Amino acid sequence: MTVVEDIQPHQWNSTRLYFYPLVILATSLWLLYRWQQQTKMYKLGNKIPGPLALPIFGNALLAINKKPEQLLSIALEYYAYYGSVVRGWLGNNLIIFLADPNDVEVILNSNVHIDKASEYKFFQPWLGEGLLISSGEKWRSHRKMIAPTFHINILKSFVGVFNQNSKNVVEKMRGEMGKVFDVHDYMSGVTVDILLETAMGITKETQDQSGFDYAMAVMKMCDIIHQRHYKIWLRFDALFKFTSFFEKQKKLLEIIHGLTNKVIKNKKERYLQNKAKGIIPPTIDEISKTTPKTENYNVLANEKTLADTVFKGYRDDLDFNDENDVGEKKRLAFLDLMIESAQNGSNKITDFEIKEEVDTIMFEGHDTTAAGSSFVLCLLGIHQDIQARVYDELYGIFGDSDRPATFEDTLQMKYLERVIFESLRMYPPVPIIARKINRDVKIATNDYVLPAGCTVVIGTYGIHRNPKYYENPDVFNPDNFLPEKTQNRHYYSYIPFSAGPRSCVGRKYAILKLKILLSTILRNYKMVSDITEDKFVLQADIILKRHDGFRVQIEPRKRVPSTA
Ligand code: HEM
Repeated sequence: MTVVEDIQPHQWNSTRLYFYPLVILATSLWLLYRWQQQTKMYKLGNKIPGPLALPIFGNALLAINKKPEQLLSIALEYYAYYGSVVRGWLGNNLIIFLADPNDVEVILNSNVHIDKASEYKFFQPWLGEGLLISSGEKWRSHRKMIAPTFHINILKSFVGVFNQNSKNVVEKMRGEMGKVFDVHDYMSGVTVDILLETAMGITKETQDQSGFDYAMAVMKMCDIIHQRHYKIWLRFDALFKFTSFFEKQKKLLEIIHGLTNKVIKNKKERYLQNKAKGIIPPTIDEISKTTPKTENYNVLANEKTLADTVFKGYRDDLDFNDENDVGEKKRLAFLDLMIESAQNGSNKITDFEIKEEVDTIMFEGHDTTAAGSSFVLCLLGIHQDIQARVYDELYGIFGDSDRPATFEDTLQMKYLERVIFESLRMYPPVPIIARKINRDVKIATNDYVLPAGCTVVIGTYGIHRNPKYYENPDVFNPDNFLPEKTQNRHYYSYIPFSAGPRSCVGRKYAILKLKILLSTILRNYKMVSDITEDKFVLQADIILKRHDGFRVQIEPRKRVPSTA
């Protein structure tokens, strides 16, 4: 006899008597809560200045017929008109744009407002729940595991790979001599190759053309995701599926995941073969033994490095890792650590989660530095006097020799470092950051309260061009990063790598790689540009790019100081 047959008719009646009213009560309470939230959102949101919003659409129609390369200048016009806090409505979603370092500090420095905005969900088919978009305990435990794989000792062991790949790209670029060409293509290729060899530990022999195809596919994917951000109809999966973008995305993901799947498979097979032979992956300490050292290595290695003055205000877990490096530690590079952790169960991570993190590091680690290095090369092509100073510094370190750079050499590239920082100021590869606000938060400007449920967009590009913090902010001037200039500047007025608990884990990796890559190129070529910065057409589609292409020319470098 079934349970249902046991229930008597009067019992059904009494169940109905309680059940339906309870459902109705719960639904009403939920609707009331939503209504209150929305009303509060409207009330608080509309206290903040912003363009007139229409019913239902809000400000969404402003995006109609706009091309990605037009959006940045529109955003800057709004900041200029409304001030450093601007409100927008996308349908009934409230979006607050912040450009004042005091307000930005409230958000980025917090351990509460660390969840990414819902706009990041468009990355999900590509990056899953990798470090960039994950939240809660998953983000915390993965960050704790991944951050130490960018420890300074690990980075030192990558110097040889940075040098070799930089030399390779110099050779590849030789064919462009005398032509105007897009240097970003070369920077994308080399940054993918470097990541594969360093973080992923894939040897040169097992790489192929797929690295370049991967980089091109990533650029196109970013364009699709960006269009989904501001075109309201593309935000709904049900509608998106019927657009041509969906099919394009599918094909691009095949290329992107094709490479990352191959990387993981290759690495895992090697791990298992080695394990069967009793070989465990070499630790970073073992690998470092083969990298060249100079006599004063230890003295310099202990020096405070990588522009502490610039980033002193927002120390993060990377600094903590570097400073608390006591005793012998078994350090593994990123993918070695992931695979070993999954195999021996020391850190709870599944194969699927490894894939999410590999996809994340591959994306964040290459596209940002490809854009960053391309902007530096274009700017030096325009500012010949600054390029001459960079070269003189390099000549002072290397003379006319062709030797590879050591880690200690990079510590002496002080002027090149300022050039990189200034370029990241004027052209931050990640031009905006967005957070979801889960609790009401009061900001410094006018004591505005940002209501729970809204999205906060931090306009790094706008902050970096604020005349209050940078004299002549539209002029490329590496001396903006002289210690005396950075000393008293607001910490949150310079945030190319974000700041606080969710800052970039690859910051030190990026600066070291940029120094070796750029110094190698500049020791071999003189950069020339026939157009000035006012002609750059900027496109802020996730990663800031030149829509007109990173056009430059190269000339052979005469290895003599500029004054000779
Ligand atoms: C010039 C180069 C780079 C710039 C300007 C840059 C900038 C940033 C920014 C602004 C964020 C915060 C993004 C957000 O909150 O939406 C970020 C996060 C991140 N970056 Fe970078 N990045 C660079 C290079 C790298 C490299 C080389 C790697 C790895 C090899 C990397 C890995 C990551 C990861 C994993 C995150 C997410 C961290 C988290 O949420 O905990 N980045 N980066």
